[in-house]
Amino acid sequence: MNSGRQLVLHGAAGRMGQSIMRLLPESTLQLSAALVRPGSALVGELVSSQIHGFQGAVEFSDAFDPDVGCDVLVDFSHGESFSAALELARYRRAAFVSGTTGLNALQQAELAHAAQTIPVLWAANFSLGVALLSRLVREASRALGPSVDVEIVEAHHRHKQDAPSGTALHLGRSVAEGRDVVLETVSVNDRSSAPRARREGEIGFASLRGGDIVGEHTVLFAMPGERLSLSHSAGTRDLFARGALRAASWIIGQPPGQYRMEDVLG
Ligand SMILES: NC(=O)C1=CN([C@@H]2O[C@H](COP(=O)(O)OP(=O)(O)OC[C@H]3O[C@@H](n4cnc5c(N)ncnc54)[C@H](OP(=O)(O)O)[C@@H]3O)[C@@H](O)[C@H]2O)C=CC1
Ligand SMILES: O=C(O)C1=N[C@H](C(=O)O)C[C@H](O)C1
Repeated sequence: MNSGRQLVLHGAAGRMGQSIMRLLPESTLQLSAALVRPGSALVGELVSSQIHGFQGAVEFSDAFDPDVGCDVLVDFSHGESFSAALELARYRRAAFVSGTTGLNALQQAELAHAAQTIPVLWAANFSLGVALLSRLVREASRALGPSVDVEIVEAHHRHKQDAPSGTALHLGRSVAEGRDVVLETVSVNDRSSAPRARREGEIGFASLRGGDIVGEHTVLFAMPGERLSLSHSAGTRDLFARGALRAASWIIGQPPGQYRMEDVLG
C-alpha cells in the first residue's frame, strides 16, 4: 500500500532504474518523477508504457518539475551525472540514496558536505549478503594479519563501465581496515602496467567483464600451503533494488548525516 511518500528516481531508464520502478509497489513509496538523460528518446513517454504493471501517469522527464513532491531522491546513474542528482536533493532538502559507482574523491567530498544539510546514504552494494561479507572480510583480515596476500576478483556484465567495481573497492577497504592501513596506499589495480613480483601488504584487484553477469566478488587470502576465499554471487539485480528501496523508506525523516547500509539493516 502506498502512503504517499514521494520518490524521485534519477537514472530511470537504466537497468537499476527499471528494476526499482518494477518493485516499487512492494514498498510504501510512490514514484513522483522518473528522470532520464537530457534529450533521451524516452522523454514524454509514460513509465507504464515501459514497465509492465506500473500504475500511475508519471512520464519520463529530463527536467525536474519544481511542483513535484520529493521526500527522497534515489540515484542509480553514472559518475558524470551523480553530482547533479545530489545537488537536486540538496536543493529540495530531500533525503538522498545513491548506488552509483565510479565516484571520484571530489564527489565523495560533495556527499559528505551535503550530509550537513540532508540525510544521505551511498552504498557500493545494496545486498544483505555483501553487507555481511564486508564484516567477515574485515574479521578475516584482522585475524590473518598483513603478511597474507589478498587479491580481490570481481566479474560483471559486458556493459559495466567502471573498474574495479564499487563493491570490490568497498571490500578492499574492509581488508585495509582489518590491517589498520589506508587502501589507497597499498592497492594495485593493473599489474601489467608495472610488472614485478608482488610486495608484502599489497591488496590486488582484478576485473572481468562479460555477458550478463550480475555481480560476482571473491576476496582471496593466499598463504603458504593454503588459501581462503570469501565470495558473494548476485543472481538478480532485484536484490539491489529491494535494498535501495528499503534504504529509501528508512532514510526519510532521519536527521541530516551520512548513513550506511549497516544503519538500515540494524
Ligand atoms: N550499489 C548497488 O547495489 C548497485 C550499483 N550499481 C551502479 O549503479 C549505476 C547504474 O547501473 P545500471 O543501472 O546497471 O547502469 P545503466 O547504464 O543501465 O543505467 C544508468 C542510467 O543513467 C543514465 N545516465 C547516464 N548519464 C546520465 C546523465 N548525464 N544524466 C542523466 N542520466 C544519465 C543512463 O542514461 P542512458 O540510458 O540514456 O544512457 C542510464 O539510463 C552504476 O554506477 C552501477 O555500477 C548497479 C547495480 C547495483
Ligand atoms: O554495475 C553493476 O551492475 C553493479 N555495480 C555495483 C558495483 O560496482 O559494485 C554493484 C553490483 O556489483 C552491480
